[in-house]
Amino acid sequence: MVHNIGSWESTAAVAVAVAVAVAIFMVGPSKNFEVWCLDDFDEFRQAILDESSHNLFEEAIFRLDGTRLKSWEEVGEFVAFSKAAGDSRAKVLCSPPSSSGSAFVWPLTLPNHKHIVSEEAVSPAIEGKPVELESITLPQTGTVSNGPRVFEVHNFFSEAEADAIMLAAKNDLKASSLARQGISKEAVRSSDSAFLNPKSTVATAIMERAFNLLRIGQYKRTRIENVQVVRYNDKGDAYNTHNDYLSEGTDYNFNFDPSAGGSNRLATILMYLSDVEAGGQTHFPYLNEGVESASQQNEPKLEEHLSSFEARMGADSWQVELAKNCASHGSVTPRKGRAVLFYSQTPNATLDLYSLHGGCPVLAGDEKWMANIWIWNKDQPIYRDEKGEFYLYASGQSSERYQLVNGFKGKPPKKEGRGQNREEVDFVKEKRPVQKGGKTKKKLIL
Ligand SMILES: O=C(O)CCC(=O)C(=O)O
Ligand SMILES: [Fe+2]
Repeated sequence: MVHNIGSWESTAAVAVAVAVAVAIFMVGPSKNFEVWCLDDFDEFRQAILDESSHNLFEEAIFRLDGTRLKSWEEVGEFVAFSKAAGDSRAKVLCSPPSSSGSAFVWPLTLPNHKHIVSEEAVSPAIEGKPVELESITLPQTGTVSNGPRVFEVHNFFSEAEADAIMLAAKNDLKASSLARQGISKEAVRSSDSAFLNPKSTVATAIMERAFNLLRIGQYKRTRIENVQVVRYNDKGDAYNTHNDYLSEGTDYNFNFDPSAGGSNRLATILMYLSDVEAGGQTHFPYLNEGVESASQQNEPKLEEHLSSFEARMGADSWQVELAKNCASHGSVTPRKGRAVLFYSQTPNATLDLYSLHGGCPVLAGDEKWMANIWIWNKDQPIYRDEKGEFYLYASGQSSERYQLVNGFKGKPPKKEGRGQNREEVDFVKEKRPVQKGGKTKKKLIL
């Protein structure tokens, strides 16, 4: 059904729009919306009236280039402007929060269509080139319910920044540990990693850019983890398939369930800092096949590389199984300067099981260098300052009311063996005593 959008150019329509906006603020339960074409504007408006309980203009309506539309007047102006310019793409993105824990999630687009993320959204890393988002997941098959939301982020960072990041991390690399409890790390992950000082020029620029790319409001250090730089050797280092979000029960009573108003990792931005001759992909087992742009399907010596890797590692090793899965489907090829965004939560604030992914072993060439940026839908339970010291916030508090309950100062205790790294926190499930005066006393076990 095609609706006439011309009426949005008139003053009377704007008055109606304001009334609609007020009404929206007051009505029932919400639902996730993807891309809406403003040719269907009446339908769009009616659906919101029927379904939404939120003030969408808080942060949930955007032009396709990522610019926020802050009022119905702005929506009307945008439609009028697009029409006058003969632009048939007068579309908005709409992702109304369905619970207090949810956040804006970029919708998938059709193959080969790129969202140009405006300068307002992201300060361009590469002069003259806009930051663009392109779906790697095909929306037809990789919808909210049956696939991960994976995007390539074009022009997110420059090769000079990649070099600066590797240089900054080089001397701090230590054996990687896991932010999860009860998983034997040798069985799932081997690599070296380090966190960038968040106050360094390169880290600040990248972290703010990452945050802005997600369109989730004002930059907040408490909602983004320090950039983690990872180096995989060419001797079998890899990270078996996992989800980046923290599971329920991995904490000290912190609410990790965003659908119940809690906080967790919302999205990951992967930055590939080096080229890898073969292997080293990021593998998404649930990613639909068919998008070739970022996949390594055509590696000519693949079979050769795989069999020599198998000979070195042993046929029944998890690394070999992973490498085979990586090669056969659903993988993003590392390339210096490439960035990938994927979501660990759906727009409805549920943890997305389909975001499962792994770091594939290098099969040929030198080391693989990459970086992880994790962004949360709300404040994290921990916060690390530029000296690497941890701070804890009272669990379950809203972002406005969080408070530092226990600044963790000094050197944490050393652990045995490969896990000596103190760069990641092992969340420990343990009841913590409640201090008199209502403050929760917590301690990190490192
Ligand atoms: O190395 C990769 O490509 C992925 C790494 C990863 O998933 C992680 O460190 O959480
Ligand atoms: Fe991961």
